[in-house]
Amino acid sequence: MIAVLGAGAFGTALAVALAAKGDVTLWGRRIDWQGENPRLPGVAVPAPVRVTEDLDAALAAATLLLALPAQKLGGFLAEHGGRMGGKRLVSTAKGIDLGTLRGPSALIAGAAPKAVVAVLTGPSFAADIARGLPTALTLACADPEAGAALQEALATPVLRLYRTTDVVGAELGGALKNVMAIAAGAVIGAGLGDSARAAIITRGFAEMTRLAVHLGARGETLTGLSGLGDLVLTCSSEQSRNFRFGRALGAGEAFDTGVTVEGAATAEALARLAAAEGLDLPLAAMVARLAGGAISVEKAMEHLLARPLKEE
Ligand SMILES: NC(=O)C1=CN([C@@H]2O[C@H](COP(=O)(O)OP(=O)(O)OC[C@H]3O[C@@H](n4cnc5c(N)ncnc54)[C@H](O)[C@@H]3O)[C@@H](O)[C@H]2O)C=CC1
Ligand SMILES: O=C(CO)COP(=O)(O)O
Repeated sequence: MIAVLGAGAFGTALAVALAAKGDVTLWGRRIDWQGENPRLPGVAVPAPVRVTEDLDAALAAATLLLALPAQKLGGFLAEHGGRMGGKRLVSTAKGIDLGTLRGPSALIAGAAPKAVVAVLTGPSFAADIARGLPTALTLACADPEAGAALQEALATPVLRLYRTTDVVGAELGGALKNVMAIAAGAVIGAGLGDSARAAIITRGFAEMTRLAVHLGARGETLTGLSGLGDLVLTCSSEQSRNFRFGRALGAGEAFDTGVTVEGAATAEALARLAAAEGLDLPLAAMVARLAGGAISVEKAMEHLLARPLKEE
């Protein structure tokens, strides 16, 4: 039995997709909708999805998909992780926790040491998955057998899963691409053009790889779905909340603070991580300052363009 914890856009989309294979429980702390989740408009949640506010009922499942925002995951696990030992826990969060500077897999392992820890990540908008459009994702689990079993359990005919044992690489790709998508959005919002966006994507990818490899990831993981694949999607699609947030910053427009924008807090976490590890992450540093309102897009570009010329 599978339960999805977190009834936001992505949790709901995954529950809808998995309903093609059988019963799924979708748990949310406040379910104030029926039939259609306002965070995922236009998608009817089908009958095999049991929508509930009853966490005990959801925790009866052996496989739990944790579809909470990265900055909420630590608090949730501190409260409930003690009841999740021995389960298969799969995080979909794309971010780095600002309080601990840890990724979702380390947060889970800390709170539920006996659990099998996995990460589901890669290029996929909730609306696309929920509509049954073809999607390819990365399922990362350090234990190859457990990873293969999860791959079987979670794949559907249109949700194609590739597996890896590189959990750190997979989760960092998902976290870091959100930061670069804010930068790409800012460039577009400020009217700096598609060539500048391509520069952000390419140099952003170099920055993502540098940090991830430094933290123990395999370089080739970053060239896969969870790294380059998701970076390209998020930096080039209007569907992305991170891109739209960046575009609003670049255009000097307001942005709805109720929308989940993982890249803003993660940029700040990266700035702290870079300082602690002695790493040069210029784009992440600029996004942290931009998102924090400490610098304008014009000044950020000035700083980036004034950096010493170097080898690619
Ligand atoms: N929306 C998308 O297309 C995709 C999202 N993701 C990732 O999935 C994660 C979740 O994102 P979305 O579902 O899109 O966000 P969302 O903003 O649509 O939903 C977040 C949900 O988490 C719930 N929540 C927050 N704190 C909670 C807590 N302490 N306890 C219980 N529930 C809590 C909120 O009530 C809300 O229902 C993020 O890390 C995101 O990057 C990954 C792939 C695609
Ligand atoms: O992770 C995503 C696509 O893979 C969703 O991106 P946003 O959170 O920017 O909407």
